Amino acid sequence: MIFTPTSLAGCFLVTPNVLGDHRGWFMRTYCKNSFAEIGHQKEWVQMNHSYTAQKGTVRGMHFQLPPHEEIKLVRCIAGTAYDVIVDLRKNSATYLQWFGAEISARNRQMMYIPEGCAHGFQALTDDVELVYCHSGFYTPEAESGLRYNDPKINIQWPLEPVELSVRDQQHPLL
Ligand SMILES: Cc1cn([C@H]2C[C@H](O)[C@@H](COP(=O)(O)OP(=O)(O)O[C@H]3O[C@@H](C)C(=O)[C@@H](O)[C@H]3O)O2)c(=O)[nH]c1=O
Repeated sequence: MIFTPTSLAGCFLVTPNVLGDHRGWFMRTYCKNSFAEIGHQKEWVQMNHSYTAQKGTVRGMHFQLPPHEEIKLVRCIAGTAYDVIVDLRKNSATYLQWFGAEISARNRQMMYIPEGCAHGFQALTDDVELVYCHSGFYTPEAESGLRYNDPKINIQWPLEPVELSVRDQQHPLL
């Protein structure tokens, strides 16, 4: 497993080691020992799976408020997504900066998102499926968000954002 640091401290692109043979391939998507390399200690307590029908759809930017912050590990198992993190950690050198990268069923890269960051993505193809590991339980009263087009962050979405949920259109601006 290769952990590639991103421009945001503690955020990594994770590339699994794909072992192929005549039948196809096999890969490990999480290993407690490997993830110790990046200081990950918490246990995953929830896994989620989302399907996004239409290319251009944006979901985000989501996070849970203290004391319900969570680490997320996101993997794309169908289609291609542009996955985005915004650093909301006030003591971070990259506070309010964003990072984005393509994760896809083809490149098999995963995004590791630490606590204190907002997460979202744009579907770059139709029929995108993401699988998430979460270190915290879903807590509706702690759910919060940042506007996908907040001018103070200025995320450069590859496509015109479409199909946002009502909630995602209404997140407050910074
Ligand atoms: C996130 C979540 C939602 N739900 C419910 C609430 C709602 O009825 C339905 C759909 O929820 P949402 O509209 O929030 O789904 P979605 O916009 O896909 O939310 C996801 O967005 C990406 C960017 C993330 O980072 C995820 O952690 C998650 O917040 O599922 C759960 O039951 N458990 C969960 O963990």
